[in-house]
Amino acid sequence: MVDQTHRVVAVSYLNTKPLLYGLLRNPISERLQLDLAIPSECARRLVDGQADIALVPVAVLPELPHYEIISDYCIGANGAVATVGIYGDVPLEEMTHLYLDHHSRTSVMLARLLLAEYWQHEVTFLDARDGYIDDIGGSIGGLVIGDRSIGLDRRFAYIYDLGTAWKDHTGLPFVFAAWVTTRELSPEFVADFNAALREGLAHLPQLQYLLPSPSPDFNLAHYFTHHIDYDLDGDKRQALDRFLSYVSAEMAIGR
Ligand SMILES: C=C(O[C@@H]1C=C(C(=O)O)C=C[C@H]1O)C(=O)O
Repeated sequence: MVDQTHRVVAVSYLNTKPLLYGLLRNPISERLQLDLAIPSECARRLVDGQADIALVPVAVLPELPHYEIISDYCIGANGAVATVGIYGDVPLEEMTHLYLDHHSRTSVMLARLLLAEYWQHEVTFLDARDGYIDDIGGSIGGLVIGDRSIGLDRRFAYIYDLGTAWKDHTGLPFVFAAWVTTRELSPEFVADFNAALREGLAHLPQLQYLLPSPSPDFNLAHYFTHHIDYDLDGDKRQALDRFLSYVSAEMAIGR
C-alpha cells in the first residue's frame, strides 16, 4: 500500500523552526503537505478538518471530539518563555483594559487564568486586530505572543512573562502548543514523525546560522535552549491537564 500524504499545519514563528528543520531534512517530508500559519489559524484548520496533523495551541483541545497528541515534543517553557507576555506603560494593577492577541488561543486563556487566580486583578478584555500593539499605552495593556513580541521590552516599561507567572503560580512548566491529529495514523508513521522532530532539535546549533536574528540583542540560540522547552515530559503533561480543566470549565460557562 502506498502511504497517504498528510496535511500538516505548523506555527509560523521562529520557535517552531527547529521542529520544521527536522521534518524537512527527513524522508518523511515526502509524506507531508506542509503549511505554516499563525497559531489561532492552525487551531481553526484542525477543528474544521482542513489539516490532518497540526501544531496547535493546546487551548483548542477541548473543542475536538476526538484527538491524539502524537509527539513527545511541543512548544513549552519551564519558567520565562520570553515571547509570551503582557506589556504596558503601567504596572498590571493599574491596567484597566487588556488587548488579547488574536494570533493566540492558549495564551489568551492563560492570561485570563493568571489574572483571576494569581494576580487577582480584574480588567476589561479587548479584542485585538492587526496593529493593536500601537494602541497599547496608558492604562491599556496588551498580551503579545510569538515573534511580534521580540524587541517590545525596549518599548514598554512593564512586562509580565506568562511562563514565569505560571511557574510561580503552580511550580510547573507549561505547554503552549502540541502536535495533534484528529485521524488514525499508523504507529510507524508516528514513530518516524517523532524521530524527525528529534533530529531537528539535535541541530539547534546549526540553525542559528540559517535563521535571521529578529532583533540585534535577541540571541536565537539562547531562546531555543533556555526559554523554549521542547520536551513534552511528565510535568508538562500534568500542567496541561490542569490548564485544560480551566479551559473546559470556562467553555462550559460560555467564555
Ligand atoms: C511560546 C509561544 O507559544 C505560542 C503560543 C500559542 C498561543 O498562545 O496560542 C500558540 C503556539 C505557540 O507557538 C510563542 O509562540 O511565543
